[in-house]
Amino acid sequence: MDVTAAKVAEVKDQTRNERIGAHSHIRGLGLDESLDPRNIGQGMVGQKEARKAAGIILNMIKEGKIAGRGILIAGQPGTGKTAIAMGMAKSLGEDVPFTMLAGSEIFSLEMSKSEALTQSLRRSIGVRIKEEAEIVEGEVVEIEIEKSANSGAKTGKITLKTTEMETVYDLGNKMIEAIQKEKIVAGDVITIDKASGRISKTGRSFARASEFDAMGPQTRFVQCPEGEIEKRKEVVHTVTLHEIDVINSRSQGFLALFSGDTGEIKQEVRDQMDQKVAEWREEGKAEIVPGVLFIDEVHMLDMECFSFLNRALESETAPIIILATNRGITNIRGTNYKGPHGMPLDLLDRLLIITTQPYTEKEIRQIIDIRCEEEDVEMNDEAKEALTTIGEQTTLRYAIQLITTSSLVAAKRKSQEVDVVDIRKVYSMFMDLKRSTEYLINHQKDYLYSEETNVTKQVEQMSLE
Ligand SMILES: Nc1ncnc2c1ncn2[C@@H]1O[C@H](COP(=O)(O)OP(=O)(O)OP(=O)(O)O)[C@@H](O)[C@H]1O
Repeated sequence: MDVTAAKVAEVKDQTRNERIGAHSHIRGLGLDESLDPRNIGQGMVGQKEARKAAGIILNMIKEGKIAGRGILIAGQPGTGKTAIAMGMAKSLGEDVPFTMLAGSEIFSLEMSKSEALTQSLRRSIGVRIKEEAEIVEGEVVEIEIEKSANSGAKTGKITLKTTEMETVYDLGNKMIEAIQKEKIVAGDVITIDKASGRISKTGRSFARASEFDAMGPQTRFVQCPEGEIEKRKEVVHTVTLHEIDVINSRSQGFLALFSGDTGEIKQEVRDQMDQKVAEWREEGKAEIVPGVLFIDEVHMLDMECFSFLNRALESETAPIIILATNRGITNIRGTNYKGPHGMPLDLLDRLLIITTQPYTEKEIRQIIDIRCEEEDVEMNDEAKEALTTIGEQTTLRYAIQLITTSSLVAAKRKSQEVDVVDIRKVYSMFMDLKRSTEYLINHQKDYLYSEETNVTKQVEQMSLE
């Protein structure tokens, strides 16, 4: 995700952006140390078996024990599949890449399906790069700068000290400019990166705290450094393989990472980068951090994509691939074959399958409580009970959608608190899936191209969750 290594680390993956979205209340999987799910924890309610299973997988990921494993979260719509994946993402360390993608996105990108999948896979593998930087660190004792009368060129010397030693360094033109630009004077504690010549001011030495000459209100006081003036310091950056590919691909360049328009990347660039990373690993300069690629609505992928994923799972540097679907036995996209979850059997056989179950009345109520808090909506108990019943009879998503809408209706009648009258109003104002379908069936003749199908049965099934 981030150039050469240092600069790239600052480019945040888009998937980590936080908004008050459908899953903003999920802060983790809500497990205790022994991986047992709390009844309610980190915004997660119920679905204990699935959360526990996700926790075990999470542990394996954290320990770096598994690469190239595939997991399928299967369950009816609105049973928290995406919520569990989000919980996993939140529980992973900051430098473990997590890429989220909907199956349909593969087809809308301006690149081939296999290129889009390859990029997503490489976005999900981190490379932790360790670098030893040579630095000079000390308190400035004296700076002497002289200007040549003939050429105007400046020469100078800087004396630095630590608690143990003192050294004089010659200054070139560039260093003199940098010192003047940073307004460095005697008494400042500074660091110079030897490779780049970059100077940074750490603060002002405590020993000079009684002098008020060069101090502004924000002056930071620091101790005079100890030990050697010249030292080696270790810096660690984590970048993804995809970022390394983009930066090193001549036709793309670093800026492509910001615009998001990375186009197709040549296989030879990837091969070269894999070789480079392998060398770094051998030299102990880098380690691989396998991350997670989450593909929601996986039934939207077609046979080519499935076979590509099948092969990708075999690669040594593959990330953990988590797939989610709400489909039963249905056509595999682009073929006349049917498969469980709309997926081919050989891929399914490689996956660990986690199933999610429909929620109980109590769990729906708890999720509604959490969402009210998240959306900053005051709602009385009677209204929450009504919303819970609606959630049971229609869908959890529909009930959640009525929270903010009902608070707007309450605000209109100048009430701070949502009451059951507001719930009743929004319930009649906005149709749920079942009522909307019933209406369509009753008014079929009035619509264009209408055909009766088995849609009523499907809607019935969804509302039963
Ligand atoms: N166990 C849970 N605890 C807290 N919130 C939940 C839980 N399960 C679901 N939710 C919330 O309910 C809503 C619907 O859940 P989610 O989108 O995860 O379902 P899904 O199984 O991915 O559905 P679909 O198959 O339609 O994609 C989301 O706002 C989600 O955050």
